[in-house]
Amino acid sequence: MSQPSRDVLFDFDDVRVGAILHADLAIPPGVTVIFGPSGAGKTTLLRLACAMQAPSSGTVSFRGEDIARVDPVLLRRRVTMVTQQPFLWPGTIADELSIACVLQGRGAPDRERMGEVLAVVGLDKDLAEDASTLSGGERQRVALARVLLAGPEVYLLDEPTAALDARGARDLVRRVVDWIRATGGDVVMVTHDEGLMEIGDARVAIRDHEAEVVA
Ligand SMILES: Nc1ncnc2c1ncn2[C@@H]1O[C@H](COP(=O)(O)OP(=O)(O)OP(=O)(O)O)[C@@H](O)[C@H]1O
Repeated sequence: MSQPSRDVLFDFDDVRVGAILHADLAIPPGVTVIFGPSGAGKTTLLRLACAMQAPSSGTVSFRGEDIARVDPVLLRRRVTMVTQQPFLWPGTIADELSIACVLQGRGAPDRERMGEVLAVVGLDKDLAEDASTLSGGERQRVALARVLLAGPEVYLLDEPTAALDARGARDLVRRVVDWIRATGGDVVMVTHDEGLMEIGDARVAIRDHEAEVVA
């Protein structure tokens, strides 16, 4: 195997998922945006990157290490995916924000820090409010706030704004990505929104079952 490169975050080495996806590419550190038509395999690419799905063939490496050899629990503390329909535990918004930090092996965040991330995701709600009564868009904002507090090395964001209206969504994604950049994290984000392409340092297109880095 070649030496790990500091310029590569994820290396997809001749990775195939059945006949639906072929990826032979390197994702650099920073912010990468993945786009392509519905059903192209964008979510699958994210799932491969955090070992939620194994490829049919080929190797996925994270910072030079074959992820099939890494303990999946430890990997997902470092590389965390926010899905389109995030799971929230029963409890208040404060509970929701605390639990991810506790699972990450940290203490619960203080209320000031919770308030800060709620402002980043634009959720104007009381921390004592029951999270189970929130709308789809509000749940997505809580899930984003939760991962910002947990602070993994890499954030895999799958259509983070699927449940939000387009205009507010772009501002939200920009604020979230700015926060992650400022804290030294990397992002790989799937989006349908062409208006968000420019926030990426790199772009990956999936066309005809082939994923490739594009200008
Ligand atoms: N191992 C596999 N074998 C065969 N088909 C698979 C496998 N894994 C995923 N698929 C299929 O590949 C397709 C791509 O799914 P995926 O969710 O990655 O697409 P997407 O680009 O994220 O779509 P959308 O934009 O609609 O969310 C789906 O039809 C999925 O069921």
